[in-house]
Amino acid sequence: METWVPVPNGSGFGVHNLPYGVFSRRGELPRVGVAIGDHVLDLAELAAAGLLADRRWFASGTLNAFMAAGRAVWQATRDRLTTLLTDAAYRDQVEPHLVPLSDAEPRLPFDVADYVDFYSSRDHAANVSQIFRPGGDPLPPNWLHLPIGYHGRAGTVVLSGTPIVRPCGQRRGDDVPVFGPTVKLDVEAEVGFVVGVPSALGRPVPTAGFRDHVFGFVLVNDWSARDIQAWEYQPLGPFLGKSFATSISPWVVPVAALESARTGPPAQNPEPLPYLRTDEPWGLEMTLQIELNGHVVSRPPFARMYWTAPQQLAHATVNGAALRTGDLMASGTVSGPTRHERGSLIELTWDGRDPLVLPDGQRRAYLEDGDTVRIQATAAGPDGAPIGFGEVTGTVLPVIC
Ligand SMILES: O=C(O)/C=C/C(=O)CC(=O)CC(=O)O
Ligand SMILES: [Ca+2]
Ligand SMILES: [Mg+2]
Repeated sequence: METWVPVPNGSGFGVHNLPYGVFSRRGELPRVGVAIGDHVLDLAELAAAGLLADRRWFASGTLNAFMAAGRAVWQATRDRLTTLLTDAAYRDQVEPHLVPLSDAEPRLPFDVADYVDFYSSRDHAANVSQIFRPGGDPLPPNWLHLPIGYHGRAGTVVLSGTPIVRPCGQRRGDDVPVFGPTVKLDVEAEVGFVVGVPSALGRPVPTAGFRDHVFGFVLVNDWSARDIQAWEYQPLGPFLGKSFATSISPWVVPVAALESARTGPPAQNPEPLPYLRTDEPWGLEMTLQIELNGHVVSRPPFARMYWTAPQQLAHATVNGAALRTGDLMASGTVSGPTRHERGSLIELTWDGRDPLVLPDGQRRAYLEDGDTVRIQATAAGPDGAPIGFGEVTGTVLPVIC
């Protein structure tokens, strides 16, 4: 399957991907688009020109209406876009609606309803347990029985590129707590899924319902202030140490684009309860990459995640909690077994005891003001074609408390 749109070699935005986003051009209202190569296809214009069956979804500053429309609409739209972008007979009609990515200002792609963050990498959980609770068990006693998660703050989920102001808060002191800017500002490289179709209160969504409810995946950076977190988190979990900002990538990769990336997750032992069992493998062959000030510091492997997205969805609703369009559920920090596969600085530097030395000689335990973090990811597509997730970036700004 080839597209007539010029797609640069190695681009993750080939015709097998077709991720959705919201963008605006100077002086124009935001609208929905699909990334292809170095361009974004303006779906609002395409629909207005009569080239898409339905005009309702795309002249909008958010993907929410389209995400709520459901799987049949998602699939029909994807099929139609594939035809328009691969059949040269449509080129003259479609080409005028391609906007260079450099002229398209990305917007937050959807209105975030609730934000949940899981803790599903066994390597990450074991590392953080050792650092936060030395001498304790490598995993909490519930960890192998359920995907642990916490509810985060939907209102502070921000678009990639949004500057991150260093948060202030309390941290442990010698006699009394200290108040001031965090001295342990960290990142967490994660992959999140977003709910399209809501569910009814009191009706759990089974693992097999994943494709009916979930629209797609984004990259997530769950910024974390480790000193604030360590002082506040027991017994109710993270609060202000993580709620100041969570960044997401602009492009939502559809579930349908990830079929070739699906792979068997690690064996689950003990066998999970029936509501957490899946008929299909939902690990994803996908590698993340973390850059600090332009230097690659880690390549976390997503295929090692112990709990998969359908299990997370089923767990989050097993008590009857309803889903809403725009619910964002993040995987938890993605880490692998070796140092260069760890998804956070607390692990990469072992809480600062073993700082990173960047190729330019700079040393980092945690983030300093002015530092820029960039997370990217690529999943396996059909015939080896890369399925790109774009990037999620952020630069740290100073604060005076
Ligand atoms: O084990 C802890 O006390 C803390 C763990 C985390 O900070 C990780 C978290 O936010 C969930 C995740 O990203 O895996
Ligand atoms: Ca996290
Ligand atoms: Mg966060």
